[in-house]
Amino acid sequence: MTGPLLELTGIDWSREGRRILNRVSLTVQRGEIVTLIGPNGAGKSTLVQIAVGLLKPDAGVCRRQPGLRIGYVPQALTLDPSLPLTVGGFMRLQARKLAAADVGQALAETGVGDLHDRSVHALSGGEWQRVLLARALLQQPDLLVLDEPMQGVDLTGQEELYRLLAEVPRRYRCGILMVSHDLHLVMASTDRVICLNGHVCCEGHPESVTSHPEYLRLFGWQGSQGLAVYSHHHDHRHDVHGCVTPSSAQAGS
Ligand SMILES: Nc1ncnc2c1ncn2[C@@H]1O[C@H](COP(=O)(O)OP(=O)(O)OP(=O)(O)O)[C@@H](O)[C@H]1O
Repeated sequence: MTGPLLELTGIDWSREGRRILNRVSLTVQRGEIVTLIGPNGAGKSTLVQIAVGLLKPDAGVCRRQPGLRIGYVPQALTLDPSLPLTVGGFMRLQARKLAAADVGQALAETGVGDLHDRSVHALSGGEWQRVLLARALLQQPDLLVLDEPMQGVDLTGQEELYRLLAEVPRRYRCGILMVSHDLHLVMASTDRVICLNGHVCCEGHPESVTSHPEYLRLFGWQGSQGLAVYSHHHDHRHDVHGCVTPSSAQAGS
């Protein structure tokens, strides 16, 4: 089927009198990786929850291709600690008839093939993220939606996982919408970057965006290799409703 897998147009979302998302639009095509970056509280998780259908926008349109299969890894997923469950059992919760080989392969692909019989409650944060990614891949998704998939993953592991993710759209013939704070690694493995801060501040191909004067003004790079902690410098601020105001007018970006 042609056309984007996902198309969000003019999405607004407010809570408690505060505009969290302001006319946000984006598309994800099959075969591409789109990454959302932005400061804490920018609305990234809210937007992906709208994208997967967990939240309804106040205004705007969210179009998903008919029959779209979504593999979603939320920012946080906690299980009842009293529930005895192995990793293999957790992988099969969504479909009990999964072949053992497929479960094993998905776990191996994300680097945790040896954890099949381990209790899910005994996993480290990074191991848990890898299991969640394996579980999402097992669904053979058309669209993989990942909300900060590298939480708790060590630096070498992050590079490995980004390398894996870069291959996923071709291998699974899917698209990826991802939230990330790891700017350097994101830039190396994504097709399109969208900088969100309530509204879309800027977007584009990493190569064109990173050499763009506007982008360089928005982001301060710290360090030239490996992971960067990025700082977000805005040329504007937001009022309590999320509307853009000139930077000298009001605090509260
Ligand atoms: N149900 C809600 N009621 C009120 N405010 C909410 C609700 N959900 C989210 N928010 C607010 O919306 C803003 C955006 O939250 P969101 O989790 O989408 O940000 P984010 O960009 O993913 O942040 P982070 O990088 O810290 O994960 C935050 O200020 C949050 O407090």
